[in-house]
Amino acid sequence: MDIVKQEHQNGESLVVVLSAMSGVTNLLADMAERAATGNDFSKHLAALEIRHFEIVKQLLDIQQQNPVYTRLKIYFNQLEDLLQGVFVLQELTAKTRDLILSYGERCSTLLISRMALQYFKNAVYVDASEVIKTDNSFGQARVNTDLTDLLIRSLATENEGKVMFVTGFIASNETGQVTTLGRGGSDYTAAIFASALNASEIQIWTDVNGMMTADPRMVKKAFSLPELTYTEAMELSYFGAKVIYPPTMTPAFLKRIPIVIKNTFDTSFEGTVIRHDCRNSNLTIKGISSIDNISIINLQGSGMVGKAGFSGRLFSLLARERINVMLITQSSSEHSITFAVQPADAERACKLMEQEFELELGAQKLDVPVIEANLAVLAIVGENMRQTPGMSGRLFHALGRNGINVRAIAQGSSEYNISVIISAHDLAKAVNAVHDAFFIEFNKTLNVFCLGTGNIGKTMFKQLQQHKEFLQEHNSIQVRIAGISNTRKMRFSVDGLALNEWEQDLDAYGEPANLTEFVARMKAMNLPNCVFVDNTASPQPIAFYEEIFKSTISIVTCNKIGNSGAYSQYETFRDTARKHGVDFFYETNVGAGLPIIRTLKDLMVSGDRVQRIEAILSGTISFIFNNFKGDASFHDVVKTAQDKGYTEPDPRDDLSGKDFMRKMLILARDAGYQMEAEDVQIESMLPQACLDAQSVPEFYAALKANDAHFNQLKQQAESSGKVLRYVGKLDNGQASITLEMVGEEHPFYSMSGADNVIAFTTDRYKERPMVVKGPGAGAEVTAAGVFADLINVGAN
Ligand SMILES: NC(=O)c1ccc[n+]([C@@H]2O[C@H](COP(=O)([O-])OP(=O)(O)OC[C@H]3O[C@@H](n4cnc5c(N)ncnc54)[C@H](O)[C@@H]3O)[C@@H](O)[C@H]2O)c1
Ligand SMILES: N[C@@H](CCO)C(=O)O
Ligand code: NA
Repeated sequence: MDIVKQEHQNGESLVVVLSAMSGVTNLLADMAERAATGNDFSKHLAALEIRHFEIVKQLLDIQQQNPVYTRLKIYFNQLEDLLQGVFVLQELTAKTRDLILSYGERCSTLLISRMALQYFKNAVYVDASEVIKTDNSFGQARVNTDLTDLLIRSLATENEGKVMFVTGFIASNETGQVTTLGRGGSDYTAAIFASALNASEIQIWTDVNGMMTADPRMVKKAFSLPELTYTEAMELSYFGAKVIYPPTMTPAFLKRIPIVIKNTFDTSFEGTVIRHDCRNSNLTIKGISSIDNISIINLQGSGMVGKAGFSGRLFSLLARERINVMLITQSSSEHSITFAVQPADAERACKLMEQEFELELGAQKLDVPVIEANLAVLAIVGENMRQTPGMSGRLFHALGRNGINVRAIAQGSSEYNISVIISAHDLAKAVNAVHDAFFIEFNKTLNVFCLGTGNIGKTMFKQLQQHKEFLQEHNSIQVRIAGISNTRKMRFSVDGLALNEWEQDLDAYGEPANLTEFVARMKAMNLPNCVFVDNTASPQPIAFYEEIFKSTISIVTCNKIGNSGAYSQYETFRDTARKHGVDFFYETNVGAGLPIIRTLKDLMVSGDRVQRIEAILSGTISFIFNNFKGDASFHDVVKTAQDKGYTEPDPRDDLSGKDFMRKMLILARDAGYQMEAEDVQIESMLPQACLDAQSVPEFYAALKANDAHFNQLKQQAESSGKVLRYVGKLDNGQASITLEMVGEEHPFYSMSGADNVIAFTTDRYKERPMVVKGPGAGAEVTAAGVFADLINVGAN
């Protein structure tokens, strides 16, 4: 009543159209059905009567109640007589059914109009069957517009300035028998009144926040649209969004009366306005609608090429047999026609086609029609798409990046709807991916599965947590951790694991870790914009990379083992990722967060050729040589490097040169050389005893025992004014790592901390090399590099 009061403030005439009380129409239909099949309906009827009487008691002042009771009693007696008649005859005609259903609206409207009298003296009850005139199509009657308009106008003149409470859904035929208006009935009544009276606006009060960009049950980020055009509303609600039933709004569309959809339960919601023109809207598409279960039928053969009237024959046949065709596509070669139908109609449609085209099939000018089931339609809708290039590109990119195969496509030349047919299994993923692609201001969600929660993994989670807001604001990217695993436990969440509590969460609720299962679950979750992050130092995940790419999931990794395995594997990863349109980013494989891989790629793609690389790429050894001074013991400096997080989980990998070798190999391969690990010459800086150590503690003991060896190296360098450097070189396809002593004049002389340096001499950088230098190990810089790779996946 507050809503009505507010709208009536200015004293203008107001029409309030009401539906039956919640569930009542269904109850009435159910009782009619029971009566017709000889079942008892009286208990249901009595309950319904009590329900209405209770409301009178609650809503009306005592002195107002009696006349309403009397009127309601009359309605219920009539209803009982009707149902009794149906019961006796055991026959329910469409006409009787309409009459029975009409009591729902009559009762509710009577109640509300009487209650309104307590607020406004000028409230009147209107039984719409007195003014809306229809034909005899009971159940879905067609309105006689001219007569209806006249009657409504004269009713309005009689009630100038009043608030008319009108029964929705019901009307009557020429002889005054009650008819109903079918689906969307009360909205239709409102549109009929608005059109007859040239109303300034129609408000439809529902229980949701207007029309949304997508089905909110499927897309969490769906949002309410402030406005859309009539055409867009039609298109969007053709599939999905059942907020209103637009065909019934046609009388309002024709008169260009704006329709505002409001929410009774959230009056602060401003509403979705459906109007003729939304030129100022900055949304290119208004929404994504879908049908989750359809079948397609494909008909092909030479018999249809250039045959005028062939499709006419096909579709008239289907129309005649009342098979609704939801979408049609035909290639310009005219060799095939594909169309979508309800799954229940598919078999019948094929049988009919086989009869109709018996001759063509016999002469093998047509192939037997083929049905494909378990498919879905996804459509993007928006009038702003018209003449805006790139819209279909964006749609197909989003689908392609997510490995969603498009079975058929349809776009009308009016360009406000592009529909695609995809597997029903992929629908939720597709709608989310497409929603992210078009409503970018509302953030693209990356669904990330992370392996490894050690030094780097942990730090990456911390950084993601710290920069969450920044990412959303500046990059429009939301990183959602959909899965985490280490060697002990694993955990998944479609809604994303909390970045600040992942550790406790994994401990408390994690399942026992199993890598095969982890990958299988990641695939089965079938999430859009999916990335697998390998932050381990293990060879195990590598075995899954190819399968992951094939599942259209991008990979970001700091684990060097994959790229430094067999060359054939290196090649397979790239080929598979490319073929499936996903990314493989591994910047941190060389020089941690320093832009080395990226720089090399840029040189290569722009046609440059690497002549020579000289580099220090072991952060650990760099740190050791920068700190192995004075009295410091070699053993202690190595320990410090490990404590600072520069070393590999097993420091023997650094000291033996293996880690450095991997980096040289990856660089050489990225520079275009087909090289294997054995091709990299390594001069070890460790005595044999250290290399032979079987465990990390044994290794440290061996280092201690060989103090003299390291001190001698140091003295040798110091005495000639030089420093020790472990230097990698790639020279015309020859790769080596050697221990050198370099003097002040050498560019690698001055280094500090765990710095890396790399000098690229190329055809273009010939006189002086291009140099990248800076911290090349450590959790922060490495995690930051993984983070940046992840965001780059998000940008594609
Ligand atoms: N430290 C650096 O400066 C640096 C720089 C660049 C690259 N990296 C690379 O980062 C990676 C990680 O290094 P870290 O220091 O964080 O190692 P870490 O030992 O601290 O952590 C490794 C994590 O991986 C998990 N793990 C290992 N095998 C697994 C499996 N099969 N399934 C699931 N989880 C598994 C472990 O449980 C652990 O959580 C290494 O590949 C390393 O080469 C490190
Ligand atoms: N352990 C590696 C980390 C960087 O890849 C290093 O010391 O260089
Ligand atoms: Na790097």
